[in-house]
Amino acid sequence: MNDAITRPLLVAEHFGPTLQGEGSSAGKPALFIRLSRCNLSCPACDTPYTWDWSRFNPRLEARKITADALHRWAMSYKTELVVITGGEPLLQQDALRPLVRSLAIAGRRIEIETNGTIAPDPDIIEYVSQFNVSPKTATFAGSDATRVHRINPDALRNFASSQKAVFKFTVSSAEDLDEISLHAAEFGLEPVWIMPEGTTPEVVLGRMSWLAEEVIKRNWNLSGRLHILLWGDQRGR
Ligand SMILES: Nc1nc2[nH]cc(C(=O)O)c2c(=O)[nH]1
Ligand code: SF4
Ligand SMILES: [Mg+2]
Repeated sequence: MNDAITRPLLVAEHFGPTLQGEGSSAGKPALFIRLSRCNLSCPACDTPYTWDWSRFNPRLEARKITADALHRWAMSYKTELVVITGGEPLLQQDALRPLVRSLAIAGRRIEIETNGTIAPDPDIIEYVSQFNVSPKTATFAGSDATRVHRINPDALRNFASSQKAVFKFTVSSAEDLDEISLHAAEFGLEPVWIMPEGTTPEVVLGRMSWLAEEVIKRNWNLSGRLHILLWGDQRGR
């Protein structure tokens, strides 16, 4: 076994099989590997236990697990789709590279959920099936994050040119939609998916109903949050 695959990743949780709840693969059975740490600090983040050490204890919320152990765990299921999320998983792309490669070679489909601020390297692009890139709007990222923090033009253009990216924006207010149009035009982001912010079925459905008309008008795509509709804000689903 080569060295690289024994290098540990900092993992918040790994779970499944469940269903991919978001974006263009929603409804597919999937395993999830959630990496710890994030480079943003969005007030409405639904996974603060990956980064907010004023509320969570990093010694309890993050464990070092080798790529080899994660590979063996994923291969113990016949589930084709493996979603790597966070936090921001590309903060650990050096340690992630051997895992993505070994799972892809074993026939698994890998999706990476990312906030789009860190450009993926060529090896990651080669072995990943799809990047679900979620750039953060001003409303979502909060006043601490300047545009410089949350929007990285080089990284976004890199994702757009990979031909493997789907751009999934989380929306809580109508103002977000104009900002999203500007980003999409400036960086060539396509396809655009719009997903309601919300961690209860009521909020998700309520926002989806007014978003639907706006999305149709702009020729975008609408995503639900299937796991929230089915199981609420339960961890590990
Ligand atoms: N079922 C399910 N689908 C998801 N899609 C993206 C998720 C995420 O937290 O990034 C997620 C999640 O946490 N659960
Ligand atoms: S980028 Fe994602 S994981 Fe990071 S703080 Fe924002 S919502 Fe949470
Ligand atoms: Mg989630």
